[in-house]
Amino acid sequence: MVGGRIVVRGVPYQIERSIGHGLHSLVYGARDPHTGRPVAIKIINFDHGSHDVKAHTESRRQSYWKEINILLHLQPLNPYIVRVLNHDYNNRRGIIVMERGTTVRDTLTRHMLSKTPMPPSVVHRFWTQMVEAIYYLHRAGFVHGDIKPENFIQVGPDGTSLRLIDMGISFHLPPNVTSRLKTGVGTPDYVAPEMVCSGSGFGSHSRCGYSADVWALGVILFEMTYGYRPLQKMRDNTAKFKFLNRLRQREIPIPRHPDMNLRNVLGRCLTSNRRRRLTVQQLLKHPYFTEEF
Ligand SMILES: Nc1ncnc2c1ncn2[C@@H]1O[C@H](COP(=O)(O)OP(=O)(O)OP(=O)(O)O)[C@@H](O)[C@H]1O
Repeated sequence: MVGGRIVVRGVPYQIERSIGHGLHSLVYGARDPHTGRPVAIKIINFDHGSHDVKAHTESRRQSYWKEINILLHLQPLNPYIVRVLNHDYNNRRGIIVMERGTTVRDTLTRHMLSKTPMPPSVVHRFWTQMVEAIYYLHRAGFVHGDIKPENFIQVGPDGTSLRLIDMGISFHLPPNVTSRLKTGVGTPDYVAPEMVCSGSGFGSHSRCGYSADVWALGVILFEMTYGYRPLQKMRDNTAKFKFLNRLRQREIPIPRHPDMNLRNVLGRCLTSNRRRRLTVQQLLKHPYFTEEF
C-alpha cells in the first residue's frame, strides 16, 4: 500500500507511510491531491484475519458504521473532533479520510526520552482543550470511554490545536442518565475504579459513564505534569486492577507541586468515588482551568 494510490469517492490520495494501527484498522499518512494538506486514511478491512470470518466481518462492518456515524454527527457540534474529509466503503472495507496530526503520546514520549518535562504552559494549553473536547462530547450525550494521549492528535501550523480521534467504543446516554453497565473495555492505566469489578479485571458489568472520562482526563494531566502515570510502575495489568479495586477505601496520592490549583484539580478528577468527582462543566470553572499562563 505504501507508495501506492487509493481513490476515495473519485479523489486519488498518494499513500506516504503507515502511521498507526488499532485492533480493527490500519492508518496511513497521505496527501490531499487538491490542497496538498496531510491527511490520515483509516482503513477497516471487513474480512481479515479471523477464524469465524462471518461474525468477524459483521462486527468490523458495524464498528466502521458506528464510528463514521458518530464522527459525522459530532462534526458540527464539537470543534475538537477530528475533521472527516472524505469517506467510503465497499464489501471489503470501510475508509475514513481525516485531518492528520501527531499524537499527544508521541509528544509525551519525546519528553520522556529527552528527560525534559512538558512546560506548564503547554500542559495547560493541551489539558484545557482536552476538557473542552470532552465537554462538547458529554453535552451531545456521548461518553468516549477510552480517553488517553494516543487518542488526541495535534494539528495546525504549530501543532498546538488538539483533536479527538477514535470514537470506536464511545456510546450515547439518554437524557438524565449519567452512566450504564457495560462490558469493560479501555486501557488499564486510564480506566476509572468503577470500571473494575473484581481484583482481576473489568468484569462483564463495569459501570461506565461521564465520570470515567473525567478520571482519564485526570490521569493525562498527571502524566503530562509529572512525566509518568499513577499506575505506570505497577508490574502488570493484574496488579493495576487489584490496585484500582482497592481504591474504594483510599485515594491516589498526588505528588507535591508548586501550582496549588493544578494539584487541587488533579485530586478532584482522581477521586475514587465517581459521584464526588467533578463533572466537565465543573472543570470548566475550576481555577486551574481559568488561570492565565
Ligand atoms: N487522524 C490521525 N492522525 C494521525 N494519526 C492517526 C490519526 N488517526 C489515527 N492515527 C493513528 O493510528 C492509530 C490507530 O487509530 P485508531 O485509534 O483510530 O484505530 P482503532 O482501530 O480504532 O484503534 P483501537 O484498536 O485502539 O480502538 C492511532 O493510535 C494513531 O497513532
